[in-house]
Amino acid sequence: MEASISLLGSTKPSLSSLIPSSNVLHRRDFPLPALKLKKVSVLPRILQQKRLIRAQCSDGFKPEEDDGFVLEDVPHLTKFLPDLPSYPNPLKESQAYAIVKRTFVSSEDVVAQNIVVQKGSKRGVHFRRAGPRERVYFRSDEVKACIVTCGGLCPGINTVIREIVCGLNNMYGVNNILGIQGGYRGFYSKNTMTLTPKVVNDIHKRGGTFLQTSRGGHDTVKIVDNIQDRGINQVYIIGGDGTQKGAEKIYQEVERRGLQVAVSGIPKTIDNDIAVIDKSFGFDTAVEEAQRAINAAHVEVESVENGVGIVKLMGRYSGFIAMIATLANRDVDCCLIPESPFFLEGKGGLFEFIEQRLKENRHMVIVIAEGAGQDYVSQSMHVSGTKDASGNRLLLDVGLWLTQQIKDHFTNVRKMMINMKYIDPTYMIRAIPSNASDNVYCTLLAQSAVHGAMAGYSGFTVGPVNSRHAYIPISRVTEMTNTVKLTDRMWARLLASTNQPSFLTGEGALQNVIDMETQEKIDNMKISSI
Ligand SMILES: Nc1ncnc2c1ncn2[C@@H]1O[C@H](COP(=O)(O)OP(=O)(O)O)[C@@H](O)[C@H]1O
Ligand SMILES: O=P(O)(O)OC[C@H]1O[C@](O)(COP(=O)(O)O)[C@@H](O)[C@@H]1O
Ligand SMILES: [Mg+2]
Repeated sequence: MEASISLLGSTKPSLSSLIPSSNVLHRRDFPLPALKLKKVSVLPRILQQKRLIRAQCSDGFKPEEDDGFVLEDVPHLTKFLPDLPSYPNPLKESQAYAIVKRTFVSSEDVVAQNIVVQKGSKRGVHFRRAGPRERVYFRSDEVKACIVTCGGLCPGINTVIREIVCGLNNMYGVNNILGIQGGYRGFYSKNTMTLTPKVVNDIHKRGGTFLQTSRGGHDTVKIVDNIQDRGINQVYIIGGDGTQKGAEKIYQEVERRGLQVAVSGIPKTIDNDIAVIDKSFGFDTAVEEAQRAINAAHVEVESVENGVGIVKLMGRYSGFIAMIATLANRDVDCCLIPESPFFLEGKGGLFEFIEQRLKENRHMVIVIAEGAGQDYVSQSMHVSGTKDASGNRLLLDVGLWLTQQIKDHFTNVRKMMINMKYIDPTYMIRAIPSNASDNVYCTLLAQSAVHGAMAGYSGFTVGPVNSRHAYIPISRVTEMTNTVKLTDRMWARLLASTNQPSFLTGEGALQNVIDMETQEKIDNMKISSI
């Protein structure tokens, strides 16, 4: 079978050659189940091979000839511990799964990264489908798990903590679970707490993180020493892009030391800036909460003469919250995000647009992401940015700055009376408990992480790819930041909805066009500076 597949291998460069990952598997490396063959001996050789490849596999997986299929696989503990024993999955006996048609995810089940395809296009990149596996690589009574939360807050963190604890306990009978307090530094500078289903029972109803969090303090060697000293063999790490980079380093050190430790990352970010996954948990909750601030701004400015409301929302490098909150609301006249440079003065600028909207409606609402216009602000305030303990750029208050600029322009230059209302709900939108749909999403993430760790995968992140939960190599989610693509349809939909200027034409636009062209370079610089 192997030989036939290689014979049909394409001579064209495969997609995998473009992907800098050591875990990329080609079709020929991907273990296929035995094929059932019928009467092929009389066919010409090439037809025989095609028939062979297209034959129906025992579990329904239909391999085709080399069609550009790439599996970006996650590491498995047997990669460096080849003799690790495995056991039947205890879920076999589980009441919960008793009548489920297919309790276990087949090793052949994969999730496609790209589901919009053309006839004849290559199949492209796939990830392993998340879920329970037939064999596990830990005996329940041997598991010593720990959970840590790092970085900024986000609605739903407590739900993920709760469901990891309950998932380990209810599905796999694990009783030994530790909470690492205060982020990465908690591994080596704080005591742990014991987590049981009882302890975490109602934490999903609260915002924040039950385990506390921090920025900075990642010391790989100290952390892995501590994991080793405590006999921890499953590590669940909840956090954003910075945290996932730290998780990858922990995994690499674990592998270097040859430890039987499953490292599982659960992506968390209010900014939705993590690549590959559809959306990060808590994002919908935050967008919903942002509506309250936008509505308040609208009520305020509608009730006065020439009211201009500004609402500042989170989004350091990515304007997703501002964009989706604007699209959802309909009372927003203009949305400003980090990815789309804007300018104030002259034709096509923000001042001109504000004046036009005030003439038409006598009020307007601007939503601005905190990371928008930062270069503008630092230039005019003559201050250069500093960084937080994790190396993230500390932002200047663009909302306050913009409020002042608009006030000055209309009062001093245009001699118009305007009523400014500035609302800054930034922390309010991330400090709340998650809504119903985010709670369900968090539950799925937690259970997928538990199944993956029990199955012996390590150095992986879980998350939905085209709505199907998948195991993604950690390095794959950290190599790029997810940003709003101005060339995609969603931003065009927003522009069509608000009818705001795109800031790509007019007197101040030249720089913006250049900025767009260099956006990719800038994004890369941002990534390497974190
Ligand atoms: N490149 C990195 N390598 C290792 N650890 C990192 C890296 N970047 C950030 N971290 C650690 O991850 C944790 C959270 O990072 P931070 O950027 O603050 O939040 P987030 O993970 O939400 O993006 C911090 O403890 C920080 O030290
Ligand atoms: O909590 P801090 O340190 O004030 O950070 C605020 C920043 O955290 C964020 O919520 C993002 O945090 P993460 O990088 O941890 O996901 C940004 O939107 C915001 O700029
Ligand atoms: Mg981050």
